[in-house]
Amino acid sequence: MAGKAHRLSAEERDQLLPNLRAVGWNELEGRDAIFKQFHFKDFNRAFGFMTRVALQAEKLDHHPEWFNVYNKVHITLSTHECAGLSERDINLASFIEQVAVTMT
Ligand SMILES: C[C@H](O)[C@H](O)[C@H]1CNC2=NC(N)=NC(=O)C2=N1
Repeated sequence: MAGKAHRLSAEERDQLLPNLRAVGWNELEGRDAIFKQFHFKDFNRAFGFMTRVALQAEKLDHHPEWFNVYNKVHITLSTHECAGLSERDINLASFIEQVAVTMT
């Protein structure tokens, strides 16, 4: 990952977050992070989704905080390096959306 992550400015948030809010991502209260819950047909779909996201996360060196039980996957994205939301979270969320549309 090139460069140091910086926390998104108010202007960057205004520009980048509406698209993600529109597809169900929300900002957490009390922490600078975004969150979304995904539901799949079954565990196979959920774990297939997680596998694809995991491989991309590894490639980006940017890892989600997530929880899975059966067909549910809850994802929190935040950048530990800058203790808040950075462009990396937006990029990973966008990738996650692309994967999810093919699997839900
Ligand atoms: C050493 C390694 O590059 C860092 O710990 C990476 C790994 N994955 C990461 N994931 C997230 N979400 N935030 C980070 O700051 C981060 N940093």
